[in-house]
Amino acid sequence: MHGTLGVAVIGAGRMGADHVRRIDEVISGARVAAVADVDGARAEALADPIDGAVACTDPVAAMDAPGVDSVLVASPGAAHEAALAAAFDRGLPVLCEKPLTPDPDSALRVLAAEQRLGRRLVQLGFMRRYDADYRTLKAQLARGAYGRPLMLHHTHRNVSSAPGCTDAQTVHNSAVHEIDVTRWLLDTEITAVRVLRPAPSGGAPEGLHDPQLIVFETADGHLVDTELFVNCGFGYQVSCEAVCERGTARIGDDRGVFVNAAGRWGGTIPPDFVARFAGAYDRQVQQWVDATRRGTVEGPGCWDGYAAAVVCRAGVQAQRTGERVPVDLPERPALYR
Ligand SMILES: NC(=O)c1ccc[n+]([C@@H]2O[C@H](COP(=O)([O-])OP(=O)(O)OC[C@H]3O[C@@H](n4cnc5c(N)ncnc54)[C@H](O)[C@@H]3O)[C@@H](O)[C@H]2O)c1
Ligand SMILES: O[C@H]1[C@H](O)[C@@H](O)[C@H](O)[C@@H](O)[C@H]1O
Repeated sequence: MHGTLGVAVIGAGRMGADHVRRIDEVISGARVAAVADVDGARAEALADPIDGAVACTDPVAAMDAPGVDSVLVASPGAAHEAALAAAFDRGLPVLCEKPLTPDPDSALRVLAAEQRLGRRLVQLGFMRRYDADYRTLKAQLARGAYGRPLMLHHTHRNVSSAPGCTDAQTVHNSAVHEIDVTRWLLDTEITAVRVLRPAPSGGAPEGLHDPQLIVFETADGHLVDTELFVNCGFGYQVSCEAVCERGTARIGDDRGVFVNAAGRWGGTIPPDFVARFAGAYDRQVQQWVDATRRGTVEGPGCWDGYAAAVVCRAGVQAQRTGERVPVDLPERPALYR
């Protein structure tokens, strides 16, 4: 297509609102044509200020609204399968926030449905793949700048977890990013998961094992550890160090403006993912819009969402049992090679 891409945004919560603002103010070649949320007031609050955008409570009505030729799914994970099915029925390209769906069985159904279409329609919102630092690291590893990668050390810290957060949700919502970025950086699959846990932090809600040390093995013999600490209390920090045969490379230590004052020196830590990954979200959405207007689908997709869901399931089992849990992934279908 050559005109401006009309986007139906499904889900008007934190991410949906940020994406509506982004499409409206930052992205070129696209406009918000419809916003849907089961909470109609939220949809209206986002759609009303935008010329030509309609508000709906039904995601399907938003996809059928005038001028819609693509969909951005930002509803909770449990609602993704239905939204994707409706988009597939209409042949609409989709940018779907992670997770693809919350479990491997439903992810497999989405994967099968896309294969029946015979072409990719989904770009999945694993936004770290669009972060400038991660991209530089990926390029360096790919050209063997420091020799063969042997290990990755990830750190993933949030100020606090959402109310009611469970151990399983820490894997599905947070560690899922390390799962994806590990597969992407090392260009391999994760084959086993272990989870080790110290005595919980006093800052963790009752019943939540926080922090955790999650260890992945890969098909190519890498070991990958993640310190996941979702109630660290002091800021949002995501870092990754690759240990290779002849050197190491580390990203994620940007400290913002460096200040000397009042007898101390230091920088700042971002408060949350919206601030830390602002550039990555912008690049992700712009590249989706550009690819969609060219008639192509690029970036992470349904296979990556399915693979992540399978590793998440193993991770939750590893949390429960304390055992090493092998990951059983079928062969990658031809559409995703
Ligand atoms: N990439 C990232 O860094 C990142 C960060 C946060 C959240 N997410 C993902 O984005 C999605 C949304 O997360 P959020 O933090 O914005 O959640 P949120 O709870 O702030 O917003 C979700 C919105 O969806 C609405 N909703 C619920 N069911 C719906 C349905 N069936 N159809 C339409 N709308 C529905 C809710 O009323 C709510 O307004 C989730 O998939 C989440 O995992 C991604
Ligand atoms: O849902 C959010 C989001 O996916 C962030 O990117 C991640 O860092 C957080 O840990 C998670 O809670």
